[in-house]
Amino acid sequence: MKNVQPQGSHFIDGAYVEDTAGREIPCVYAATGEVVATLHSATPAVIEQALASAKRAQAEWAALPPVARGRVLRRVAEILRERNQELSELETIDTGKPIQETTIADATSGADSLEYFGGLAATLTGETMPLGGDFVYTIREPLGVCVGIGAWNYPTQIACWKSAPALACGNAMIFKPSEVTPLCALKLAEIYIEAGAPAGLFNVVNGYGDVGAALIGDQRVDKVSLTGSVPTGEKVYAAAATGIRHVTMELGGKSPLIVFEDADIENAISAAINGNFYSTGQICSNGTRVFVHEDIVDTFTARLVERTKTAIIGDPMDPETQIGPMITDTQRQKVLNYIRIGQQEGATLAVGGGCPERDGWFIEPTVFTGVTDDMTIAREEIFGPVMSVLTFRDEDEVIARANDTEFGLAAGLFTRDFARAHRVVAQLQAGTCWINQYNLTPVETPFGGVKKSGVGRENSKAAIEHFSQVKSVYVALGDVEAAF
Ligand SMILES: NC(=O)c1ccc[n+]([C@@H]2O[C@H](COP(=O)([O-])OP(=O)(O)OC[C@H]3O[C@@H](n4cnc5c(N)ncnc54)[C@H](O)[C@@H]3O)[C@@H](O)[C@H]2O)c1
Repeated sequence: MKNVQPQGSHFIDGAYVEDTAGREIPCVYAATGEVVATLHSATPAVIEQALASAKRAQAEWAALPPVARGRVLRRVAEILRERNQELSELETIDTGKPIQETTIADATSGADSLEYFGGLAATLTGETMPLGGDFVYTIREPLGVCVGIGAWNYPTQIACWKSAPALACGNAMIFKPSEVTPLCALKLAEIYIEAGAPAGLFNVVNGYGDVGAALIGDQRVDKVSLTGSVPTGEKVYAAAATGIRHVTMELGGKSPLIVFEDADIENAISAAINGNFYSTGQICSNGTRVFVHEDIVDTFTARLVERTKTAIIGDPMDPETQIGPMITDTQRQKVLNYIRIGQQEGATLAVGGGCPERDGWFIEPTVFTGVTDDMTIAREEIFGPVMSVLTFRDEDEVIARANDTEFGLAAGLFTRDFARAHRVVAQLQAGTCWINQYNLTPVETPFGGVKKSGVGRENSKAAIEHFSQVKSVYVALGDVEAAF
């Protein structure tokens, strides 16, 4: 294993910072259980340094012409692409995800975001409202210092998806990665400096949940954007409310994937595989409740099981590997417990369910059939490679059942009947819907949830609304009338 120990646990004001007084953060390679680096959770002194430098850098950055800000972001995108192989290897070490995934979905997705928002930076203008003499113009202004808090499944992508729109709007960002994947965002911070961003504009502060809470609680912070679970979202939202801070919440899901009787079955199976087993099932928008029309469920299940058995599980650094380990042993135990509950509650284990005999936190891709709506595995977010196949008879019934959840992140459907596709999509309670596809989230598209899956949107022009605010300026050309 190559040396991935960073020069310091945090990256603040353009340089690595260390304070060994903070609680240790062991960085474990999930494929072997080996500790590959040891970092330290931020102390109050480190947090103070990050906040002070971000505040300073934000003023400097916001004063630049927008086109100059955009140029820096686009340079970051270029560097991310030039170093994709190296960054992908680090992402694989940080998360355990197979290298065949990280080379196409992490630094490259981050680069798309920086390229997109770098291009948009100079287009963020206000409006003029003529009032028949007087007029109003608006100015789109940055919020100030934004805090980004990340989950562990996409450490590079999440840091880019949050920082690119934030910085394009003229904000600074302090990013706190998940404590189980602390490495990748530090590299991004290095790259921002190399691309010409002012020191302090993008700081990375590593630490546990208490570090995130300390950041949000500071009065210099104007916005928090969290990617994490619903329980954490509730805490972070409440903390942000204390200071009336802006929030974006990208939270969990239990999304439906509906396969109608006229669907292209092989494509629908491909989507179910991508939407349940990519990143070993550790994706928020996964379509974990697969509703299959009862006329085709036997054909669908037989092929699904056949194809799932061919999945290559193994060393994530091997380009042939398709399924890597879970992020931690704790997460693996949580998923295995759900598999046990699924069996106890009467679902049929069609394939998988076990752990391959090797080091690391591996679990086989698992499919349950005969799942009913009330079963725990159909209601709770598992965040692992466990698919539930449910059956349905008619359209209204499946829409009602698909919506019968507290979550609303995403939904997908497969049908050749486009009238039906649009009719059903219009009724699904989800932030993103796919017709004859699943889990593609290009930067041009808004991404986010409804119901408990979140508030706000990432990516696309919609993200600008969540990282900027509008000032209205009323301009009077005549006299001022008053009653007396
Ligand atoms: N909607 C999305 O875009 C999206 C994307 C990826 C993951 N997720 C969700 O993330 C979850 C898995 O990730 P996780 O286990 O890392 O989530 P988590 O909620 O346990 O942690 C997320 C982050 O919040 C921090 N945190 C914890 N308590 C905090 C507090 N009180 N104040 C401030 N920060 C705090 C953690 O340290 C971590 O950095 C799943 O629910 C998944 O669906 C959502």
